Amino acid sequence: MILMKDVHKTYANGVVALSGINVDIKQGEFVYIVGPSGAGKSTFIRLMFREVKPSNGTIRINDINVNDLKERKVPYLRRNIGVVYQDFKLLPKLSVYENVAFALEVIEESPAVIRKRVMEVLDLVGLKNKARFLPDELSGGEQQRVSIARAIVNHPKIVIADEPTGNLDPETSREIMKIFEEINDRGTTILMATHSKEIVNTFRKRVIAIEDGLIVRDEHRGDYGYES
Ligand SMILES: Nc1ncnc2c1ncn2[C@@H]1O[C@H](COP(=O)(O)OP(=O)(O)OP(=O)(O)O)[C@@H](O)[C@H]1O
Repeated sequence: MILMKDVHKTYANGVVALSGINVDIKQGEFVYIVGPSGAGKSTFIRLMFREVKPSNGTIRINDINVNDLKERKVPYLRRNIGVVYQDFKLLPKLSVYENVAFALEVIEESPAVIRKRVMEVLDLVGLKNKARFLPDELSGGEQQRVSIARAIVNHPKIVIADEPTGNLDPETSREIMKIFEEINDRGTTILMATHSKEIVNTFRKRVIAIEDGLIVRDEHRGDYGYES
């Protein structure tokens, strides 16, 4: 489902972020991406939804060859991938409901489908009763739940999360992890870059460690492997 062969990435300023990545991730896996700051984790996950283009190598997501994808086809790739960020990236003037609905409005779903799907995902993340709230009326954990709801409302096959618990306290982080596990249990592939030793060692999954642009470890039910 996600296949990378000998992928390199050198940014325009000459920084080598990835220098020969080979990976095969199957549908339904839950994978942590760990490693020191600047190791290339964000670059690695951004390659998958073409926020970053590889300098060399092959990337395939399902049947899509990400390298050769024409710019106008990139939105089709992104429909298969939900993205969750550390800082939530919610639209501040839109309600919880509207933030989640927006993802379906841009692909012109019918109002009836939008209403049904939005309420379903808000129920899944436990925020049905706060549908009319604005983002700044919510706690950090609740805001992250909204951004997860937005990421999955289109039923993507893959959810990519870049440090999703980075701004949350340990208890809230565990609650967010349980939501990710529930999404994974429904068959969605999850890729999560994280610096959280506690999360990785508590919720055991496949661990891919990146250092200096290379995969140095790839273990099923692995541990965090760094001090903090
Ligand atoms: N847009 C960019 N232009 C130039 N260099 C970049 C760009 N984005 C990242 N880099 C560099 O590429 C390297 C890898 O960065 P990346 O963000 O992938 O690391 P990371 O492992 O996600 O780090 P962190 O854990 O701190 O988020 C770093 O040296 C970084 O400075």
